[in-house]
Amino acid sequence: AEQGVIADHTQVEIWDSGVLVFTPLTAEPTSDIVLSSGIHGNETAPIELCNQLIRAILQQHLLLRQRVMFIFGNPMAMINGTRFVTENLNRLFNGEHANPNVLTNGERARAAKLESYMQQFFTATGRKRFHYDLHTAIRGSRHERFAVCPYRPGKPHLKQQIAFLSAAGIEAFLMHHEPTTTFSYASSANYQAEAFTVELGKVMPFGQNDLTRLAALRAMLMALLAETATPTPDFAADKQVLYRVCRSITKNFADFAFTFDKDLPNFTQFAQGEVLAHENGQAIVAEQEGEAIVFPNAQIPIGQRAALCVVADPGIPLA
Ligand SMILES: O=C(O)CCC(=O)N[C@@H](CCC(=O)O)C(=O)O
Ligand SMILES: [Zn+2]
Repeated sequence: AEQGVIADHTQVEIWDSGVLVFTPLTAEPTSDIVLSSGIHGNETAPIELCNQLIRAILQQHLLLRQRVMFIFGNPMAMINGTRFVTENLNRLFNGEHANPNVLTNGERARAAKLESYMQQFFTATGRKRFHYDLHTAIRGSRHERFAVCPYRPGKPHLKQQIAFLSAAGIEAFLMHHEPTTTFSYASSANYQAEAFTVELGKVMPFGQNDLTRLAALRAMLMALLAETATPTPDFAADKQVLYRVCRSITKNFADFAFTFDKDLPNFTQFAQGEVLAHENGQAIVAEQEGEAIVFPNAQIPIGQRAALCVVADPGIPLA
């Protein structure tokens, strides 16, 4: 761990490999903001974007007025250029890393540490809390950039956050239907942070991302970090598409296989009754007309989520 100060106005602390905290010293911040990337090591565009933001802070092109923690989630997987080393880090939060029935490994140890850094970071009361967990998707999508909104029973999703992300170029929002063990769910559930998994295009190796496609996001994040007041773009109901997650398909048998090929984009819709996958001699079919599939992945351990099924729902209540 190390710390220092940039020109008397910003404190810099390194809490661990890939965990950096910047605190403005000239004014009392009103927000604590977490920007995480590299939770999956091969999802490089968000890592490059966060690197640009850190460089701008260090070179004093971006003068912080809010406190921010950057997390590069899985450094060993980033070096390997792989989604993970032993296990998917984004299935180990909300305490799952400590499951006594599973042997520990590098990802489980890292998830425990990241949870403790979140706890240390989100200590102040009376400040707003934000967590944007930045990813890219394995396959192409009918909505190039979209956000997963964690399940929040009894609390409506906020127009203000949807408007912020929409101004940042996010085209679609998936409202989750149940608790999960993802990073964004854990910060929403445990720290009441406005938290999202944000998907920013398709996975590419380092150096091959077109970061101009993330210019709007960069501009909104810079405003969030540098302005005294949280940016509040106007909400326009017709600017984004809202989806309700209607179910999660779990892989229960080793022979689980989808019927469509690996290039079928996320958000492709199916007709009711159309066969989506097979396992153990059984067909898994679309339960309703227009059901669309997101994050299909058969190459996962038994018992994990193989896909989310979503339906467009403009009537989702927002506050
Ligand atoms: O494209 C894919 O199949 C996966 C992209 C990705 O890493 N997505 C996240 C979503 C997390 C969430 O549901 O909030 C993940 O699968 O971990
Ligand atoms: Zn990811």
